[in-house]
Amino acid sequence: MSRPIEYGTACPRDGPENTVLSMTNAVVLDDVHKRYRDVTAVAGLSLTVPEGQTLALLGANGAGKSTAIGMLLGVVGPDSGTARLYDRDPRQAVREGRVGAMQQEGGTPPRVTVKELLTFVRACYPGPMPLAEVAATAHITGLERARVDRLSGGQRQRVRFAMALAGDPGLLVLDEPTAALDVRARRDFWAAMRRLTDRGRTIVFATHYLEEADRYADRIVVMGDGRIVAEGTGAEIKEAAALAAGSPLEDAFLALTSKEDWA
Ligand SMILES: Nc1ncnc2c1ncn2[C@@H]1O[C@H](COP(=O)(O)OP(=O)(O)OP(=O)(O)O)[C@@H](O)[C@H]1O
Repeated sequence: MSRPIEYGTACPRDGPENTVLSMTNAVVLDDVHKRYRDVTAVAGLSLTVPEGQTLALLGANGAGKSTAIGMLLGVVGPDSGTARLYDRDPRQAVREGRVGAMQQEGGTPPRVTVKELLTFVRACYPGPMPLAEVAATAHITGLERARVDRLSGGQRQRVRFAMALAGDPGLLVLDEPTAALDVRARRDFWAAMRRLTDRGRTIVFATHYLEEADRYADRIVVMGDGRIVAEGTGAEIKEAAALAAGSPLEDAFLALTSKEDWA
């Protein structure tokens, strides 16, 4: 099965040739459901992300964010409903190199250097980002000769970000991309993201850092029990939670995600 751009996965160049795009939605999830035995992970989620938008997925642990991300990347099959990326099956969009992904459990291979790894990943794409630009964007310049398995957790996370960038994809899907990053690395990361969005890239990211969602996302989707409980800008989310505009998003998040009846 084709997977997003992570270690040990299919090479996107193996897929069909790219064709010219004319539509404007990078992501469409239409009423997707997913159950794992007796656990409902996603319960009727519909989501459209136009090209160029930065969308943040918020939700408590277990709300269904990673499952939703898995479905939009084609690595989790929905029980019902459909997922489309660029009006294609997600696996096809991944094969075509339109998508760069950082999933929560993404690994990195042992015994290779950062440069070897990125050279391999870049070779999988028809129009990869120049290596120096990947390194600069992911803030790993100077680490190219280091062995990936000897990096710190935060450095490895930046290398995984570099892998997601390597194909210069139109859509980046990032599950908790700043989880292991220190304060400076997090700031650098968001500066890089800004440059990418300025170039028209579409970004979907899940996070527990509410201030990141508030500051960097065009639109925020708050999930609870596998469904959307609120969506809009940070200000609209606060309004939905009946809070003043100056209130921290955290207050709105807690109010919205503690409701017993999401309907
Ligand atoms: N492979 C799986 N097998 C069984 N249950 C699963 C599996 N993946 C997810 N779940 C369950 O589905 C629900 C949603 O999980 P998911 O990982 O999508 O949530 P999340 O919002 O990403 O959580 P977190 O913020 O903790 O990463 C949880 O109850 C989880 O235990």
